[in-house]
Amino acid sequence: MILDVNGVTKVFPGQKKSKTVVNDDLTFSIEEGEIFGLLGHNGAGKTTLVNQILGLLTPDNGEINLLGESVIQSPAKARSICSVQPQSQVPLGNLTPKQAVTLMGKMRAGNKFDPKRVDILFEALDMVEWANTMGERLSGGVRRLTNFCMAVIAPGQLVILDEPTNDVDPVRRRYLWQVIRDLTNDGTSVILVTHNVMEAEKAVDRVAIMHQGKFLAQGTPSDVKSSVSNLMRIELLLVKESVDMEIPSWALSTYMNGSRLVFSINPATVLSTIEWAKAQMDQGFVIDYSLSPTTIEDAFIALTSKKEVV
Ligand SMILES: Nc1ncnc2c1ncn2[C@@H]1O[C@H](COP(=O)(O)OP(=O)(O)OP(=O)(O)O)[C@@H](O)[C@H]1O
Repeated sequence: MILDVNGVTKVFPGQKKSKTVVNDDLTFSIEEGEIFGLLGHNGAGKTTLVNQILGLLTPDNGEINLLGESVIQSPAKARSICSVQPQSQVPLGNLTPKQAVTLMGKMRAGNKFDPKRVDILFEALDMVEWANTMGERLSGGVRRLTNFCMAVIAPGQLVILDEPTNDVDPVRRRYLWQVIRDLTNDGTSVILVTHNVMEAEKAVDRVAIMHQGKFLAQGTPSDVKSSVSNLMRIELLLVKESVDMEIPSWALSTYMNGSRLVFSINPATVLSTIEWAKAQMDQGFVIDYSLSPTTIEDAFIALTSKKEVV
């Protein structure tokens, strides 16, 4: 086991004399080679938890062990075991991506650092064309990729990535996930901190859904989904926001967002639902529709809003 977090609680002073429990009795562990997703809305307490794992903050209660050693007692050791890509962009100034990533590799690996790894990484992420461009001239996405490279060029046993794909285009996102998978195949573990629930579902081995400082669910994405529902969902794109359309009586719960209508159904009613959706298209109410199993986004919304899956 690489990381063991047991009953971690962190309280910050709030307004006047009040206190806010930002992490509330959190317990989880991460094995070698595992990708663990930490999903939560803004302010859920994710960064506070990460800062305690890194030994930058001390828990008010609970224990954190990295490779069997207490982070509270040896915070410096924690920082040598972990590599981090923070959520905010690391300023590159006049450094080029190649210079910044090489510098980080040398700082972490010393004489063992092989500069060829930088070229291999840039090729894997298709960013060779910007390797020698000054930092301040780079786009936000390429800067984010450079920050990612700085975290993984000479990784510790635990790599913590906070929203690594923000601003990155869909093709390079795929390359980035492949680089992460290759890392974990070598035994490195990864914590992925994100709001991007759909993307996380594809990337992680296990996930925890965090809300107001608590874990509401944790397990594999399918464990988390089935803890909420085994239903199917249909999503319809309507011709306009308000359409005078009758929702079928077997729809279990509905959710409207602009011209997107989503409802859940019992898997036994799939055929009737498809017929109903086709009829709505023929009548000109619906542009398109898709059926899918409940997604982790549905589970996330259901758990964090305490509403039924939509
Ligand atoms: N040093 C501090 N003192 C008081 N309150 C704090 C402190 N740091 C964070 N908080 C509060 O703790 C709560 C959790 O913050 P945290 O940054 O851990 O959330 P987060 O899940 O990482 O959010 P985001 O996704 O927006 O980065 C927030 O309400 C924040 O205002």
